Amino acid sequence: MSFIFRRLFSSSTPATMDAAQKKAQQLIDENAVMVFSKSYCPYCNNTKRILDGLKAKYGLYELNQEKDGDAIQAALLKMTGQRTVPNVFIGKEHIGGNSDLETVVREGKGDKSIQELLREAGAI
Ligand SMILES: N[C@@H](CCC(=O)N[C@@H](CS)C(=O)NCC(=O)O)C(=O)O
Repeated sequence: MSFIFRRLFSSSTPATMDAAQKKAQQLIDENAVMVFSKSYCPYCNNTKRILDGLKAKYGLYELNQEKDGDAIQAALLKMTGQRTVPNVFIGKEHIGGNSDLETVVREGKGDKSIQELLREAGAI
């Protein structure tokens, strides 16, 4: 019985995972920059500060404030191999966490500066 209960209501049933993965991908696709965050997380706050400083528009999903937050976090792990927040995407491309964003700000990515990446994505 408890197995059935867990199966039906856990945040990691195949159906919930599938829905979470679809939703995460939709958020990534629809936002020039997408940040999956937790509202109390200092690394997330730093990422928001960086993006605000660059005047970039970004979508924000606070995982700790959403019912499906755990499922979305699990889906992101499956999609990117990253479990921590912030989990940042620019132009649908996975950037990584706050320290990865800081590296891109400092050094660019490939042959592009952060401003070029943000401009191409339509975030500035
Ligand atoms: N090196 C990572 C550190 C991120 C990190 O440790 N985030 C914490 C929250 S402040 C986290 O995701 N903990 C696991 C969790 O909340 O599930 C970065 O720069 O983004």
